[in-house]
Amino acid sequence: MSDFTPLETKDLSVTFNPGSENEVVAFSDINFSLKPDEILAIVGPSGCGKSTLFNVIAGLQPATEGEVYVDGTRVLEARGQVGYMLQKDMLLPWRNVRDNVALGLEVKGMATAERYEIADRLISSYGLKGFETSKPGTLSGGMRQRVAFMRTLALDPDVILLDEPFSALDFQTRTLLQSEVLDIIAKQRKSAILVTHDIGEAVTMADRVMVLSRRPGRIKHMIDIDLSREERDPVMLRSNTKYQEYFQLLWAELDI
Ligand SMILES: Nc1ncnc2c1ncn2[C@@H]1O[C@H](COP(=O)(O)OP(=O)(O)OP(=O)(O)O)[C@@H](O)[C@H]1O
Repeated sequence: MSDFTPLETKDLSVTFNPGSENEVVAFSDINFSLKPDEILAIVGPSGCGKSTLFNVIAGLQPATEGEVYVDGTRVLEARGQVGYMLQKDMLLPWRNVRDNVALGLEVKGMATAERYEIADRLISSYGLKGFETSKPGTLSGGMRQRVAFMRTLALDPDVILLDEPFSALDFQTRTLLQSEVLDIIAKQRKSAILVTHDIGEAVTMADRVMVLSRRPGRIKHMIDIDLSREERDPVMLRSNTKYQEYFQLLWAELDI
């Protein structure tokens, strides 16, 4: 058993406008460890601090208290080990698919030939061969999210953070991409954290679901999702009684 902990939080809290009359405690006392190869979903009622927690875990915003560690290093010093993808794909419209996928590698200073080789390998492995020189504006929403995911993968992070990555997509595209992303994360042996409003998505994708309480968000429950990859088949899953039981359990826990 490896003692590698891809990501860990210690007593994490965020308070906006502390000490003022507008003080808002977004969440407090968040402690958890992500296991190697694990997908952890975070769900909770609206306003419980999910997006803020995501930003802190991604190192985009400091915590008021506590720390996030990526393989034992504080996240703010662990550049490149955490990759993230947001609901909005944030592709640069003037860059083609290849140059969008290779963006992070370019920022890191990698030579053109090398970064194009990595980008083209991802593009052809994950279903966009032939679109290397297309501009994002000519692609469907699902294709754009796939490009955004490849851009995240190109940097080969240990941990991938996903914030509502599929919520703007239609049902079919969302289902397909959930399944693809599950396969890619498993194949590349990454760990991932998925923040979502959609408890069906949490059950479909995650090995474990963290349920946050109403604001200030605290960990109310951690639920292991005991479904095999085969059982997570998007067509079969919804009629699986285990899926339905987890869905109902999470719905009750959310206390909406
Ligand atoms: N920059 C900020 N300044 C002050 N308060 C903020 C700020 N950002 C968020 N908040 C407050 O912190 C709380 C948590 O917000 P956050 O967006 O993290 O919740 P959420 O769970 O992601 O919400 P939703 O599910 O509705 O997207 C909310 O009450 C929000 O109004």
